Amino acid sequence: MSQAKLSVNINKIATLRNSRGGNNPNLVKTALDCERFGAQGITVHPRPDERHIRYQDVFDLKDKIQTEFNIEGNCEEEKFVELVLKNKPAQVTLVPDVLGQITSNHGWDTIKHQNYLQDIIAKFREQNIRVSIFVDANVEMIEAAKTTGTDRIELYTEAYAKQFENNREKAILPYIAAAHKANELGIGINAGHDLDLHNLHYFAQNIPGLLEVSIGHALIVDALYLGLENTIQRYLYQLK
Ligand SMILES: CC(=O)[C@@H](O)[C@H](O)COP(=O)(O)O
Ligand SMILES: NCC(=O)COP(=O)(O)O
Repeated sequence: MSQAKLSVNINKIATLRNSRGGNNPNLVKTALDCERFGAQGITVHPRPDERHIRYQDVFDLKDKIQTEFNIEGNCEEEKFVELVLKNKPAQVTLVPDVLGQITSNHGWDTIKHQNYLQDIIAKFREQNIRVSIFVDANVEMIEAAKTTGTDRIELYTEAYAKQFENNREKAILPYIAAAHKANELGIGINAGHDLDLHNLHYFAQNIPGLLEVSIGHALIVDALYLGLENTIQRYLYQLK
């Protein structure tokens, strides 16, 4: 039985909206519908090129969302830091993306960037914003995450997802080790990237202390075939 909450990442709803230049689908309406369908949080990842989530979307969503609002992004972008401090979401997830990446593809080096992370995390926590930092399932990175002052880590799950079909027992091992270390250190555990209806249940059942999964791409693709309400219910069922 997992206790993990489902935060729906609506980046790809914004991708569809932007593709025609209008406001269809309406992002705020879709976010509220996701909550009505059972989502326990909404995640957005505004990138500097605003390819999907725009900075204005964050302001439009902030006062309408009834569940937890999680803003992901690269805190090395001053505009992102200002956006988060102005909107004070329940959680900010710090992701070390570089410009032009097609998607997020690595976690923080919490050893190399220890001092930087300590400072930026303190800036958000001073405003009572819960901080999560995106990390690979690497025990050394989890150990160094402790002294950054972060509330949570988000385990980057692409490697797990890629290996799941061929060897789930092997794929999960680094994540179990990372989770045990995080629990030992008193760091909360989130997870995300490429989780889907096939690999989510096994992950959630094997990661002790998992608090939240943020899922976007696969969930929105599934919704094209299954409908958004049915899809969200199916993802929630995988977390039971
Ligand atoms: C950090 C992460 O893995 C995802 O949250 C990210 O938001 C995906 O970004 P795209 O939707 O731009 O691929
Ligand atoms: N932090 C992961 C997230 O928000 C969504 O990632 P994905 O499901 O779109 O790969």
